[in-house]
Amino acid sequence: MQTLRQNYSPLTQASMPIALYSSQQVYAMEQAWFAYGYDSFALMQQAAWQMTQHIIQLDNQKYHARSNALVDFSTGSSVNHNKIYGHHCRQPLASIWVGHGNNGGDGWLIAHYLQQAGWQVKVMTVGLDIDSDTANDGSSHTLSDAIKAQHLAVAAGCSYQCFEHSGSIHSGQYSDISRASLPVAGVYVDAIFGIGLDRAPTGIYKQAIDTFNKCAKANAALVVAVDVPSGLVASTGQVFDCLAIQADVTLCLIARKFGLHTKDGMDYTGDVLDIPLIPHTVTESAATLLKSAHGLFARQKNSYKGSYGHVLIIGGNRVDGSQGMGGAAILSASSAMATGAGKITVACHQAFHGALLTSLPDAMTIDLHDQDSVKNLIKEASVIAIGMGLGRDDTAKSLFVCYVQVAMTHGKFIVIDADGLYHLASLQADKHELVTQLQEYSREHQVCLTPHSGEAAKLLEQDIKTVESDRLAAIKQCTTTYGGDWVLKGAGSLVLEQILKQKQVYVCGVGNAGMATAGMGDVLSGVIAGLLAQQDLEEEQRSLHQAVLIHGQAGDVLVNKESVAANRNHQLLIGQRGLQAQDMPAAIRHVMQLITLE
Ligand SMILES: NC(=O)C1=CN([C@@H]2O[C@H](COP(=O)(O)OP(=O)(O)OC[C@H]3O[C@@H](n4cnc5c(N)ncnc54)[C@H](O)[C@@H]3O)[C@@H](O)[C@H]2O)[C@@H](O)CC1
Ligand SMILES: Nc1ncnc2c1ncn2[C@@H]1O[C@H](COP(=O)(O)OP(=O)(O)O)[C@@H](O)[C@H]1O
Repeated sequence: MQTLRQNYSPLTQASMPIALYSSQQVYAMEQAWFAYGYDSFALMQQAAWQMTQHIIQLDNQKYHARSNALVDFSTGSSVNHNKIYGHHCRQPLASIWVGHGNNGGDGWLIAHYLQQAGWQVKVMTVGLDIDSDTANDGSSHTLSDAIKAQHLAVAAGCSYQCFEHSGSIHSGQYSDISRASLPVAGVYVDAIFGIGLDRAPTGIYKQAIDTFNKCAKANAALVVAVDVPSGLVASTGQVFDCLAIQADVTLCLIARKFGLHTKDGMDYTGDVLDIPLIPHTVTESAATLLKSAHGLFARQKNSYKGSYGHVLIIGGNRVDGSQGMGGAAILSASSAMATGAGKITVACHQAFHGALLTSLPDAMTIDLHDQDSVKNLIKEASVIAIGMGLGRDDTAKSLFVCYVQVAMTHGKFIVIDADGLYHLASLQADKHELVTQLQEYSREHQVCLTPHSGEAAKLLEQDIKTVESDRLAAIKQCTTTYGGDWVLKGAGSLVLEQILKQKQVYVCGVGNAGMATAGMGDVLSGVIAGLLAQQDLEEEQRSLHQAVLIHGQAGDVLVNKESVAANRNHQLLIGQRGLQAQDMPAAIRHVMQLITLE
């Protein structure tokens, strides 16, 4: 049996795909569970109990990590923590912030259970009229689960204060809070909003989230979010006005939410721990999170360059005497080559041929504007990648239409990026026949389109905000409108491939913010084209999601010290700031080697 290389890094270690769900799907799972006759309050108790165990464990880990970090410099040995604090048995402190929904209910029960476990707990209520709630004596059987939880905690003696009415906390302005009035705690628990958040937190809620973050930071506390960090929309990954709880750990209930892994999500969730609670009754997930690329087979011994395809990169133009965009084509070509494509030709402006051959002597060049020669080459190529630095003027537009049409006539794989997407959007607005032809063509042939949110907005005639507010809906709409296979780029890139007959959206769980630099998209289009060209690979191995994963993993190799140490390849380490697209081909080659099965 084939095994992965010994030095296969944690970065590229095969990890199981994780199904991601929308809030509505999670509510549906809950309802299906209750329909079996299970009790909703019992489920909340079960959730809170399990979260309490995690919190106790996480707090212990943090406490011991801190103790071990305290070293007596005279002896070099670790210091006895109890001596420093002058007590033998520490009493952990928790500040638990609860909202008025069921997420708040979870918070109340966690407070109750932590108190039973000997913790000192203070609950901070947000937007909750506690007096009128507790005035209700609890005899009514119509009490909501959240109120039942609150009654239980209050009856058990959990102390609380209202964020609105709490003296210096009343204003919600951290600057107004004296240090003495800060809730002092080693653990801050966020149970203000869960999956029910459906609009921007304003007023008291906004102030509470802001104050929570500041207080937790001032306490150097461990921040645990219940289900979803408050302020983050679980179904979309959107954070309104850049304000959400900044969690160290998110305890994700029932099923993993889509919004934790795309757009703003990753900036707020910290580590995500699953608490499944009930069986997943919704069979089709909203998306699937992928963190590792498929392993590749070693090449057949008796093969030659023709066995691994010919990529034609069409771009790198110079418009109206400008400095031009030759770099885009060069980056794309060198990335395609780094994936192992057999041959590369670049159709770019003649002004860049010298530069291209200097940086990539392996490539062949042709004049972008020499239409007859380019058309002939398209016939020979296995895949064309068009648009990177192509330019947006009318000449570039007519070249785009001409070359895409020739590629379709000859049944080629097509990758469209950057200015190519700009032209496609404008052709759609003109009701140009190419758009419907391409849609038809993509039913039988692979056509990959790779917009970022700005390009997707243009293609969908929406504003960027609308696309960003629901990226899942945007990629689906791109597919419906244009056909083909799509990547919606950005943090947690989304991939939707029709060619694999799986209407599944994939979320790319690798990559990093160091990749937010010019030219990274050109690199991706090269990786996609390079893999597509290699027909010896199986469909999944040269799929669009595979290309996106290899691209993200290459970015991680360049910044991730741990993985680089594991791979003993320190030369590749750069770090997020200063990472350049031109650093990527070497890292792509490295990832290709790591994922190749022996
Ligand atoms: N019912 C149950 O049995 C269980 C519920 N669970 C918890 O319940 C949570 C979901 O509870 P809910 O559906 O009550 O939702 P939330 O607790 O997230 O709160 C929703 C409430 O907040 C309001 N709201 C939304 N956005 C707002 C904003 N910006 N400003 C002010 N108010 C806003 C909504 O209108 C609604 O009244 C889950 O995230 C999970 O923590 C878990 O305990 C699992 C079991
Ligand atoms: N914060 C980030 N996290 C992960 N990947 C990112 C991040 N920012 C950018 N990327 C990736 O880098 C690439 C940038 O592409 P793009 O915006 O088209 O750049 P350009 O147009 O300059 O070539 C995309 O693949 C995107 O997913």
